[in-house]
Amino acid sequence: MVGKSGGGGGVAEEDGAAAVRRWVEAGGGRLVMDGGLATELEANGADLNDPLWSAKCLLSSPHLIRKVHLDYLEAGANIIITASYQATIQGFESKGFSKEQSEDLLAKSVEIAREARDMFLKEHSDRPIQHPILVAASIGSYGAYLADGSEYSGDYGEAGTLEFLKDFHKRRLEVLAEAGPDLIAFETIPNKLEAQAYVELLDECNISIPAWFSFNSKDGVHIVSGDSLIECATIANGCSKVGAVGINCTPPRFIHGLILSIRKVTDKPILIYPNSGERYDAEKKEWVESTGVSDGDFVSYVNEWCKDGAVLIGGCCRTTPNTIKAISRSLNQRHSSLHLPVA
Ligand code: MET
Ligand SMILES: [Zn+2]
Repeated sequence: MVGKSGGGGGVAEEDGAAAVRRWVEAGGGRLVMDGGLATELEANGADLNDPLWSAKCLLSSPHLIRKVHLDYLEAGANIIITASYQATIQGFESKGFSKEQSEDLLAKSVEIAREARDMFLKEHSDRPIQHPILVAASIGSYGAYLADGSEYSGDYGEAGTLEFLKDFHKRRLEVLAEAGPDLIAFETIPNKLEAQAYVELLDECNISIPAWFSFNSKDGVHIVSGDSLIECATIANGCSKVGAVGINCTPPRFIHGLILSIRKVTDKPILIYPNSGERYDAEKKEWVESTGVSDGDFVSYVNEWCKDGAVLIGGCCRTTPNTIKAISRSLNQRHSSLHLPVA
């Protein structure tokens, strides 16, 4: 059995969705996720122009990763996502690291997040804070590793076979699970085949940690490859280890319809962490500004997403601790207004 039970309690044989529901309940019915990690690393001065993207900081500035995790916790996040999105054994090896060193770097991403959680809990031991606080180990797609924009097209050409993708992700998944996160976050999944590869790996590697599957869309109906979201969510729904299904790194205006599609095929908890609505130009490797929504606008969607049934809510690229602060405030208000005594 790969994986230890984490800070949220033992989940050895528990169904993934049951574990997530238990955490959601402990959080009062909703959990706040963090915002863009890479975005905030850059805001703190990191240069991420590298195939490793945010994972470059595992080499150059781990203290910065810890700081950003702490900033998101201070902003009210219940869940912090590790800097392993674009960290792969293959990526580290191509920089000259040995297999063992590469595996250590992957594990380090989880250790840094766990350290940040411990520091935060210690710092606030004398006053009430949000609970639970969970570490999610990020796994980005094969396209994210390629760093050629295919994470936003899902087009892997010849390499796009099930066996290839399983082989690509297997050891990485095992190493991250062994490092003791509370959750495995399969993020920005661009196509159906990769979702299928993840489901098979979770079973074959006997992973005991709940996972979430999060897809991205650029038209509000399909995921980015053109595959049907309904089919992808059905694949996730078929795996007992999947604790939550949702959407990330997608403009806020598409989220309402996407939640309704997911809801048609699963009762698992739904998670939503959109980007700011700006568009990523894969050729220039930059976000095209001026098309995004403000933090205030972003938050005005939160109520709607809650009504639609989302229970885990945060932000992805171009969102910041301020966005998370605003989400957290809005969810708390919502929570207390739902519990107002009837006059
Ligand atoms: C392209 S989506 C990136 C998700 C990742 N958790 C990050 O914010 O760095
Ligand atoms: Zn993103």
